[in-house]
Amino acid sequence: ALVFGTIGVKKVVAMQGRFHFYEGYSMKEVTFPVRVLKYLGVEKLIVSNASGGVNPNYKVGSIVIIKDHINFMPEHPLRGKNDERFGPRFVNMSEPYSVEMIAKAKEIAQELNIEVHDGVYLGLQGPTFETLSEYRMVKILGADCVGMSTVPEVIVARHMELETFGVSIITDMGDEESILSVSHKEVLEAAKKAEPNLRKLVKELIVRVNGHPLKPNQMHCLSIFEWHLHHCLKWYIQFLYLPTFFW
Ligand SMILES: O=P(O)(O)O[C@H]1O[C@H](CO)[C@@H](O)[C@H]1O
Ligand code: HPA
Repeated sequence: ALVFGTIGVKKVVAMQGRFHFYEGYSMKEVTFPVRVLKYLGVEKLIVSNASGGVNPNYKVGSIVIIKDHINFMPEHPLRGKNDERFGPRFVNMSEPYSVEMIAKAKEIAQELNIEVHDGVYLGLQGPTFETLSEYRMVKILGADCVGMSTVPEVIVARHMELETFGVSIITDMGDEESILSVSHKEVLEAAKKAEPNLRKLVKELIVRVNGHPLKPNQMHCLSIFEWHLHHCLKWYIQFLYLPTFFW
């Protein structure tokens, strides 16, 4: 489901969940929503995920701003005939995550006194969590955290020239003491704990990031919407810590 709304004077659409390759979807299906968002007029994409940390400076609950990624997924989302209407055959990946948005997010985190790290995310197929040796491999390869999503969506976002910001919550550490206890339940619990800070950060980022504000005639609708938002806040907020896409 796509949830439409506004934050400040920015129009926002949030995806209520995402598709994963490990669920059996093709890469085209996994990344299809990004194409749809682009065609809806989305200019900026914010993507969030849960991941396992291999950087010893992280701990469970750390918020990591993704500065780069390593694609270790088994299939490339742009494999096959290129549709030039979407983007070029050979995509420049020198700045997959917007340097400008990263700087803004760090500035906001400092102001709000939210501890953030930055790091490289490595995408694997899953659905198994990594073995100790695989976590070690992830570290040797130069990544700071590992997960089973995000990379395909970001590649397709870059294909379509969507400016992207990515953030990861460290839900478990791939070290010898904690690895035995990794479970999806723990991932969800750890993500939930980090959610209030992530919500504040993302909300403020949306407010401050450059983009098209609402037009004056849209402001009236906004005031009605804000009343609604206020009264449905609890319900609405829940969407913010799910993998989300905004414009
Ligand atoms: O990347 P997201 O979907 O946030 O979630 C991460 O957490 C799930 C495993 O617990 C996997 O889906 C993994 O990729
Ligand atoms: O340790 C992990 N590995 C892969 N995916 C994950 N998602 C949350 N934690 C992990």
